[in-house]
Amino acid sequence: MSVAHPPRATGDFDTTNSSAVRRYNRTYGLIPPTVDSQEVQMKRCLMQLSRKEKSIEKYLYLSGLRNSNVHLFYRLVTQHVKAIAPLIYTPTVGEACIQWSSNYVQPEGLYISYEDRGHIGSVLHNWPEKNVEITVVTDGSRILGLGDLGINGMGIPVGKLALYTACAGIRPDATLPLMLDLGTGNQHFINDPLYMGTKKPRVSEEESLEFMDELMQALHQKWPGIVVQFEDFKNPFPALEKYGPRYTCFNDDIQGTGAVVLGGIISAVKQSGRPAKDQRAVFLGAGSAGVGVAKQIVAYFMREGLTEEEAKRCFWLVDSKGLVTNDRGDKLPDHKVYFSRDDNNAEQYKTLEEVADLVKPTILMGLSTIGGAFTPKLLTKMGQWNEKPIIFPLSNPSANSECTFEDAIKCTDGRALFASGSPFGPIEYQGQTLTPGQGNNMYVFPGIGLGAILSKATIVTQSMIYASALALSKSLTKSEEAQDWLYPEIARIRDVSVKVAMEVIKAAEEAGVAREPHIKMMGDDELEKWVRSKMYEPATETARVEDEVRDLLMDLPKSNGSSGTNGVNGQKDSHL
Ligand SMILES: NC(=O)c1ccc[n+]([C@@H]2O[C@H](COP(=O)([O-])OP(=O)(O)OC[C@H]3O[C@@H](n4cnc5c(N)ncnc54)[C@H](O)[C@@H]3O)[C@@H](O)[C@H]2O)c1
Ligand SMILES: O=C(O)C[C@H](O)C(=O)O
Ligand SMILES: [Mg+2]
Repeated sequence: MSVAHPPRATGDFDTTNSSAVRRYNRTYGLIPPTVDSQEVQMKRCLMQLSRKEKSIEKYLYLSGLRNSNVHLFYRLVTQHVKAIAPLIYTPTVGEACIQWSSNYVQPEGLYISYEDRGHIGSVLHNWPEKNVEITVVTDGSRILGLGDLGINGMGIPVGKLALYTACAGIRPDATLPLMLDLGTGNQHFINDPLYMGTKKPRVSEEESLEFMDELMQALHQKWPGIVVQFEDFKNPFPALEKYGPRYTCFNDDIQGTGAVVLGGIISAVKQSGRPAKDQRAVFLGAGSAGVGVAKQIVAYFMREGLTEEEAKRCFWLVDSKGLVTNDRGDKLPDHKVYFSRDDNNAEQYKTLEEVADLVKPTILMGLSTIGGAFTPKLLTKMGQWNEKPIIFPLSNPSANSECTFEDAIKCTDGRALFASGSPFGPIEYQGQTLTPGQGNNMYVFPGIGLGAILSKATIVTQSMIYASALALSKSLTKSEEAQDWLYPEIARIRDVSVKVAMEVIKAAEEAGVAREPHIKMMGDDELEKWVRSKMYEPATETARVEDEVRDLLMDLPKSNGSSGTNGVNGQKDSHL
């Protein structure tokens, strides 16, 4: 039997490889003789990581590790997710994106340019993996709160998909980080000789959508049923509206964020002691995330007994021009119209402070990209107006957060129900250690994607997104609830993703969009077992490859008389 491709899944230079695998991969002698366990390897990595001072250095080290030894990387991330997620994802990924072109050393995803239109399918064919199940795609036009970073935004698909693998067990080779190079509005990059994207202004909205049409068709032609996650588009509404009913896709910034914030708000509303009907929410930021979150909470308030109109009236959205009202004088984009107020008596409120003084909100939500916008003065007022003010500064990365955890706690005498988009450390307050929640869509998108893949959903319905939020809100342990946490411990995120995926699968089945027949009759226990059995587990990969090599070696013809040392295609090895 001839073997075309030796298994390389553990990385050719993985020191956990046994002598047999090293011989098979022809790396025998190139790796120091000891066969390490993965535990020893992880210890070495953690030591090397701890020697790096800056987060960006740690990010680059970890990228190198992912490219040289993928299973070790994922075992490390899975076991140390709380410490490592901030290094491979938000907030460090923000800095990594800013420096993407200058730090570039190796391909980590697929780049498709506007110039490639008409041939997108053939660019997809260059992707080396055959069985892609999910892609995260961006055009880099609004990367976190950092603005238009063009192709440097590739760090976002790479980081999100790394979490898909670490937190939801999607096989690394089933993921495709995808960057659409449609020009950039970032003049600094256009002038930078090291910038690796097209140095032209962005194409028009219409041209972009036409390009997306071809992309969506080509993706589904090459990988039918592929799940597409849209990420960090400046104006993501037209694509979601157009492709949402046709393809298995969702927008993480609108829907994933809506779900994750709802998951936390359900607990916060309960803890605040105020029913939904008495909540008043002021949002700073009325973009994709702001409107996505507000709409998701409206759906929840309606389930709590409010009419749609009553629920909608609980929200005051503030953008860069002030309170969003019907008579403000500018033409409101469609997504803002739903929440536009008509009860302002022709008065326009220009600043967040004015709106807050008018409304005396119970909930203050930040999705504005404006770091420090929740001033100590405003936070203090939130503490005066409410026994338990709900304060969610959700903009990323850390410098863009509308306030810090420390400010929120100090200004409200420790009473704030707090969650931020980027992680903050715990603080000591009046002899107590207080731990902040992290309201980041990382709690839901891995489970939404896993659920969509496993159920073979034809589309991602609103009910699947809502189910992810409910699953998240129910995933807190007794001890987490006793400490008034709004989100579960990050270290448990893989278990949380399983719960989210299960509810997404059930919702897909209920909505009639699931094509996977197995899930129909399954009870919860069986479903959980089935979901877990489908998840990639880095700790067992090395053993799997060992077994595979052993089997292949046993199958090889023993024409040369040497036992189990044949090279590829059964050729005789001269020495080993
Ligand atoms: N925590 C999470 O999981 C999560 C998820 C998605 C987005 N975000 C963050 O939310 C932020 C916004 O994302 P988006 O997709 O909604 O962006 P967007 O560009 O669609 O919206 C930004 C909004 O902020 C408003 N704004 C800008 N400057 C302002 C100012 N000075 N005063 C008042 N409003 C101002 C804009 O008018 C717009 O309505 C980003 O920082 C992003 O990182 C966080
Ligand atoms: O990327 C994140 O950390 C969350 C979110 O998708 C964002 O755009 O900020
Ligand atoms: Mg995003």
